[in-house]
Amino acid sequence: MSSSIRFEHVARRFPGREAGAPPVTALDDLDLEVAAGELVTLVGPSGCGKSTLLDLVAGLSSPSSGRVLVDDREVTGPGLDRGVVFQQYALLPWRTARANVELGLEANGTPRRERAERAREYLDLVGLAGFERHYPHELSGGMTQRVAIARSLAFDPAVLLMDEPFAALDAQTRETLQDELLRIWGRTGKTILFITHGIDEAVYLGRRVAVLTARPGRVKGIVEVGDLPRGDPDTDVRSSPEFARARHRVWTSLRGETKRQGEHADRGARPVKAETQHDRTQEARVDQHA
Ligand SMILES: Nc1ncnc2c1ncn2[C@@H]1O[C@H](COP(=O)(O)OP(=O)(O)OP(=O)(O)O)[C@@H](O)[C@H]1O
Repeated sequence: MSSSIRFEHVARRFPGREAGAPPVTALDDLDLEVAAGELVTLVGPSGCGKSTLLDLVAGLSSPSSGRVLVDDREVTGPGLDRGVVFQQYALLPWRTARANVELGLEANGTPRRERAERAREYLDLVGLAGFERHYPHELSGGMTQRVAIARSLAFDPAVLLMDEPFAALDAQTRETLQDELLRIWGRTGKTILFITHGIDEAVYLGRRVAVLTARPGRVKGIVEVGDLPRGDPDTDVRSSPEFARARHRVWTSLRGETKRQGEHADRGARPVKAETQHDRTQEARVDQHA
């Protein structure tokens, strides 16, 4: 089971975070279509609204104008037809890997025996057979993220939304999990919308890469990557000319936006990222090290 996703002229505005701060337009007039069963990756400058976009599909927030449709039905709130995997491992530390995977199944009333069977099946799918009884603190970062993926897949969502799920992992683990994800995608045929900061990751995973503009985010263009021999352990796909060409097209498109964002900051506007106390503190730290 998989579903299409469609954004129609979507805008999302937020009130300023601090008293007197101007409102923020995170997304504006954004259009994007993801076909059922497609894996699309999304890249864009920092703060351009990627997470906001994912939250809208997840139903965690609503558009200020426009519509988000999953299988032609407007999203009005969260639902078990959409699974989300975040960068931070949102596992419950007091539950075993299996009990964490069972969470969504408990929520939708799946009987106990079936829950246990499905949890085992999906832990198997993500390569964690034998780790059912381990607690999160007994697992590596990569394994923990595998549990998070198994948990999202266990209730058989039609759409999997992934917000930089591998960003906190070391390079080798990240590459392994990218191949695992492609294998899982091949097996399950889910629709996957995958946000990343990594151009290589975007090109490796996505048949199409959507590049967003600097804030307010809208789709600047789509780079068609097509079928590379991904997931073949004997082929270094990332070194192939086809990969390099696609990578360069994404890089060029993205470079234009990060430059535009930089010029905006140079003209004296507040830097796009510096909107919270936390961000400003981070910036001050960067300045100190400059
Ligand atoms: N709840 C909120 N209230 C006010 N502003 C918000 C809120 N959520 C997001 N924003 C602002 O909207 C803009 C887009 O944020 P978002 O997190 O979607 O960007 P992003 O592209 O995912 O960023 P990054 O690449 O750094 O993860 C940012 O300027 C952010 O500060």
